[in-house]
Parts: sequence; C-alpha cells; structure tokens
Amino acid sequence: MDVKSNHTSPVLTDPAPLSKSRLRVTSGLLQYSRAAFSPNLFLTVPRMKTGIIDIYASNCLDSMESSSPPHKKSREINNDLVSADTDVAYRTWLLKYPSALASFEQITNFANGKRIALFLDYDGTLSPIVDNPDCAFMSNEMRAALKDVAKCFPTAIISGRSRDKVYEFVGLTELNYAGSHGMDIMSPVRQSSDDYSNYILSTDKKGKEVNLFQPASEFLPMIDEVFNSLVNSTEEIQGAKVENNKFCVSVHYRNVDEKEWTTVAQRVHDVIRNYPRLRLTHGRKVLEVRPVINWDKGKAVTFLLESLGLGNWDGLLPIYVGDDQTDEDAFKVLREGNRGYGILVSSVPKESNALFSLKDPQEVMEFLQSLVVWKKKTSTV
Ligand SMILES: O=P(O)(O)OC[C@H]1O[C@H](O[C@H]2O[C@H](CO)[C@@H](O)[C@H](O)[C@H]2O)[C@H](O)[C@@H](O)[C@@H]1O
Repeated sequence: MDVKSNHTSPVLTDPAPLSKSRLRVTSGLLQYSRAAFSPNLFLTVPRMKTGIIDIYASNCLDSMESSSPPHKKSREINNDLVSADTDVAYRTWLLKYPSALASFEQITNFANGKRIALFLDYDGTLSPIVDNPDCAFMSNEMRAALKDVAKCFPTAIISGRSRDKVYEFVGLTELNYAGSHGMDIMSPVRQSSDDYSNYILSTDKKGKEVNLFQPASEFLPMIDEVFNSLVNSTEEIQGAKVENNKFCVSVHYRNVDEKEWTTVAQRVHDVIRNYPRLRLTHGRKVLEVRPVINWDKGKAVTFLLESLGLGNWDGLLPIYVGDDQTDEDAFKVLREGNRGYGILVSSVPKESNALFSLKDPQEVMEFLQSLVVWKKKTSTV
C-alpha cells in the first residue's frame, strides 16, 4: 500500500469547539420545531446555511422529533381530513419541486448532447426505510435497474453507511462507492487525483488497482472509542442501536419509545461533549456523530467527478438523487451555477436545494429505468 501525500487537506486544523455561543447561533437554524407539524402537515423546514448542523443537547429533542416525520399511515387512520390536507400540501409542494418522472422529457431534453453522471444515496433512496438498519435490503428489481443504469452512465453511491456495508447491500461491481457521508471514497486511479491528500492505493473486489480517499483517516481511533462509549451508554435504552459507519457513528432511536428520546439525546451529548473535534447531525430517526472536517457529500460529488475524468463540467449533466439532510450539500453543489439536477426523494413536503422530487424508492427505480430506455433509444438514432 502506498500512501500518497499532500496538497489540499480537508481536515480543519483548528476546529471550532462546541462552544455554547456557537451552538446558540446554529440552534437558531433548527426551526424543525414541533410547530412545523401544522395541521396541514406542510413542513416549514428552512434552507440550511450548511448541510451540517451542530446541535446543543437542549435543542436535540425538537430536532429529533422534527427530523422524523410521523408515518403517514397513522395520521390517516386517525383523521381522514388530515390525510386530504396532506395530499393537497404534497400536490402544492410538487409545483415547487416537480416530479422527475413527470418532468422526464424536460430533463432529457436538457441532457441531449451531454454526458449524464449519476449519484445516488442508499437508505430511503435505493432501499425503503425499515426499522432494523441491518435489514435495509434493496429489491432485486432495483438491483437490476441499478446495474443497467451503471452500464449507461458513470454511477456512484454516496452513503452515510460504511463503504463495505453499502457494497454488501448493493453487491454490484459496476458502480463507484463512497461511504461515511463521502469520507471514504473508492475511485479509479487517475493522474489528476493528486490534487487531494490522503490517497491510498488499494485494490477493489475484482483485484483492480483503485484509489482510496479517506480525508478523516486520522479520526479512526477516536471514532472507534466513541462507538464503544455510545454502545455502553445507550445499552439500557430499549430499542437504541449504535452503528459503526467507519468514519462516523449512527445512534438510531427509531425503535426507542418517544418518552426515552430525551435520554438518548442526553447520553449521546454526554459522550461527545468530551470530543470537540466531533459533531452531531440529524438524519431520519438517527443521530450521527462525525468528524469536524470540511468535507461532505457535495465535495464528494466534485471529487468523484474529477476521479472519473469528468471534472471539467462542460458537456456534463450530473444528477444526484437523495432523501436526507446530508444530501442537501450535494444538491447545493449542483444547483449553484446550474451545474446539474438534484432530485429529492420525499413523500412529505420539505424545503430543499433539489430541483425535482420523487416520492419513494419505487419512483427512483422507475426514473432509473426510464433513463436506460431513453439512453438506448437516443444511442440508436
Ligand atoms: O446516506 P444514507 O445512505 O441515506 O445513510 C443514512 C443513514 O441510513 C441508515 O439509517 C436510516 O435507514 C435505516 C434503514 O432503513 C433506518 O432504520 C434508520 O432509521 C434511518 O436513519 C443507516 O443505518 C445510517 O447509519 C445512515 O447514516
């Protein structure tokens, strides 16, 4: 193994500690309050200044509740009117974030003569959200669609999971994989890759030489330590689950009684308060502990494009499909300068930097299949 060195390091050398004043400022961004669930269920989530939010324990519960919209099913059972309101709100929201399926012609018209590059999130995008994170399996139909699309366009999955875990779920060698929210990228070996530090020459599942880019590698021992502490401190909370995602740790509370959510937040806060170089972000019923480095899914998209030899954005149409707050960084990169299309996967209205939307993984699959059909049709013309 050859560890290449130097140039731009994304590691922040002087990370700002989780000081109270700083946290107070950022907590102001956390307007996902209980009130956000107004009767018409239109989430008034503000555009975030950054994709990563530091949180203070006292604000944690609000954020935990609001980043975890209640299941549509239970709302419908309780109140048909609420369900009707939800549909109206969703349809209104679609005017701002049109369906990528309904807008398929518009997308492909813009793509004509350009090279499409596809970026996909995993959980909630390629696989449905399920209670047990170890069972977030992708359907065989989705796998087939993914395989076909990867034969037509350069395709990468950028997940919060560890890279190994997401590969285990997907099992396709035709794609590129980035784990730990883009902090663990496997990409083809290229000369131009020298712009970044922390390259490791490695081999992929087929034995081919690849580059590994791990900008948070120095955090590995710290992450392992925090993972063990979090496992210990949450072991008595029924339903809590801690997942080691290599360069970040997820603390799941999906299966924890809502009355115990404060305890989860407190325990997590108690552990990470000792680590000023780590911060906490919110996902879908999950608290995520991650290194304070200047790296996110948006930067991972730019990095992957360069690694795939597509760094010169001309004649390129990158499309990113994702459902989570962390995907907003990627949407933003594409939105700025009209570089490409972000597609938010959501069945509830929420503010986003994406341009289009898809309702669920089933619609994502239909979108991928449509791209393949379109590609085959236009290639034979
Ligand atoms: O970037 P992603 O690929 O979307 O990963 C984000 C997190 O996804 C997983 O958690 C989410 O999906 C689980 C399975 O459906 C669900 O049980 C959980 O409540 C969701 O938050 C994964 O387990 C996390 O580690 C990822 O960070």
